[in-house]
Amino acid sequence: MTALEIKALRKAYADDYSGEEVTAIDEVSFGVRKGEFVSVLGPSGCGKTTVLNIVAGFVEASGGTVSVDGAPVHGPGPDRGVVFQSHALFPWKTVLGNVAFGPRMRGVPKPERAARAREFLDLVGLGGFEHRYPHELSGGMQQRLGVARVLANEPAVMLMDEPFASIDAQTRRKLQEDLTGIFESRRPTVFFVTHDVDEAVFLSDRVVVLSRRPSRVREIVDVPLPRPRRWDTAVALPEFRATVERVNALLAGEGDEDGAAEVVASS
Ligand SMILES: Nc1ncnc2c1ncn2[C@@H]1O[C@H](COP(=O)(O)OP(=O)(O)OP(=O)(O)O)[C@@H](O)[C@H]1O
Repeated sequence: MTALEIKALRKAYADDYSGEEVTAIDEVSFGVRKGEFVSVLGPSGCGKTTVLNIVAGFVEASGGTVSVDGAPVHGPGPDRGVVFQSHALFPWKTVLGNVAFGPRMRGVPKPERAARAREFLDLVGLGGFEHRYPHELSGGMQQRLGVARVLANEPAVMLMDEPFASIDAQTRRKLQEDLTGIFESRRPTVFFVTHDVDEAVFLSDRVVVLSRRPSRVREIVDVPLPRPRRWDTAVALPEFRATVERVNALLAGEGDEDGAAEVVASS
């Protein structure tokens, strides 16, 4: 069953300097099935975040449609939960309060929402930190809290915009592995934007490769890696290398310096 359907999506912005219309994305179409992890990759500035922001309902499309569980999207809604690159947390609320906020807004009774918040905090490895405040957590822990907060709302689609981009490389590997574990146990539907080819392949069931602006879907690459996944075993699989090479080839095929060169090269 398709959870998220993007059809012929188009977005044109007015250029800040010239005022001329610039087409960022043009006729982008793809779907994400229920319980599937799909990443979107493309040259820098091709419109990945624009697609995510339209799906989130933060930005209005110039054309095309987005629907979640068959219902058209016309603005933000609780059916879509967003994990941002910077931690959009409530600094005045405790860790528990941050996670319980969504269920509270949806009218979940207090004992139940505290239990649910604890369940998701345990899931992301923040059990025992319930009464801390966001500023008392490391960047990686804040990002885990962002994930727990979205998961506790049980959205139809979880949207993640480069959530690990500002985290150091070693912590990032651990967070990616933990996110995979969470995905494998809870099977949320995930739409993930990244610059990192290895990250996209490691996490995803499919990778949508966008072309340079005005971007279109260049190819949707299946990731034939078994689950559960761990970094040490995944990177040793020929399928991992082959998929990374395929995605890199698609990106390199763009043939322009300010495009493919900005994508994180795989080792
Ligand atoms: N609010 C805006 N007004 C004008 N132009 C915009 C706006 N937002 C995005 N753009 C332009 O649309 C294009 C796509 O931007 P977007 O941020 O979606 O790309 P991206 O692929 O996510 O970029 P990056 O790889 O740098 O994260 C860029 O050329 C950008 O300058």
